[in-house]
Amino acid sequence: MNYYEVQFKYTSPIDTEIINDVLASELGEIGFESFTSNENGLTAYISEKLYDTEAIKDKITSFPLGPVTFAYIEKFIVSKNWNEAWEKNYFQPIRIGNECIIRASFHEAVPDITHTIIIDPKMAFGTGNHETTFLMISEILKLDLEGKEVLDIGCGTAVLAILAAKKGASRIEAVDIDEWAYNNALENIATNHTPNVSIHLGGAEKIAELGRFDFVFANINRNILLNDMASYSACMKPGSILYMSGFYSEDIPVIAESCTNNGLKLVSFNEKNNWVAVRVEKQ
Ligand SMILES: C[S@@+](CC[C@H](N)C(=O)[O-])C[C@H]1O[C@@H](n2cnc3c(N)ncnc32)[C@H](O)[C@@H]1O
Repeated sequence: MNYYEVQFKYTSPIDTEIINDVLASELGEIGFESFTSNENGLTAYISEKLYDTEAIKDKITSFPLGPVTFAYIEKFIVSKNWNEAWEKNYFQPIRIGNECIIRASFHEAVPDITHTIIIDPKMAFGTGNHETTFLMISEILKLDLEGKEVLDIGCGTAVLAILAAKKGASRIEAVDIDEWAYNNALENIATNHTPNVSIHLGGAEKIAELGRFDFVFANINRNILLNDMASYSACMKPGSILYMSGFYSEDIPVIAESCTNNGLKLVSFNEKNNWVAVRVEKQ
């Protein structure tokens, strides 16, 4: 899938960090899926299919904080090129204590780590560099997954599914709507020797074919989670657990309400740099 990289710059007396957070949240609503912020503004990425300049203009003109004057430039990115540059420049090993390390095959091996996950990321999201992946990994490390059935929806690189396999889950189904992610996930499960992870190309419509689960992991974004909550709930066994991430702490009330409407209860959350991961129980 090709992407647009859009660099937003602005002038405002308001703190850059606050503007970047609010802008990322607004852009998330129109399909932007990853962000890099710096003191000059925000760089945001959106798939070619969802790119809509009118929607961007609407978001800028109705921006909820003021006064802010925006300018932006766009760049079309063919996924292969982005992949190479990103791998070389940004992907550093991520270590969570001595329990887990996520690294590429070109990084040096680190001894005495309980779970080593090798991810050669290509375009797919999910290396642990992003807060949401880090939060999800931290939650999964606490779980007893021995013999459990797990769904990873929005699997990206399949990093969460691979960790579930390493922690003893007996059946792991991983689903992603993006073809690049699907192909990359297939490569990563082979590299990590986790044959009990099955990868599927698609969205929420795939879930019903896959049976029922003890644990569901969904790190996507606020709007997709809200839209697909009923499908997640429908595949959960009584007493099973859903972890969701990909949204901000201010989104918790609307996520909690959707959980309640779908027979689920949001019981706790973890936060990193205003991103959250929530734990939800099937009622
Ligand atoms: C934020 S990334 C998470 C990747 C990985 N699970 C992690 O935790 O790092 C979200 C992934 O969800 C996928 N995705 C987006 N919309 C989706 C949908 N409706 N159904 C399934 N996957 C979706 C994207 O292609 C992307 O790979």
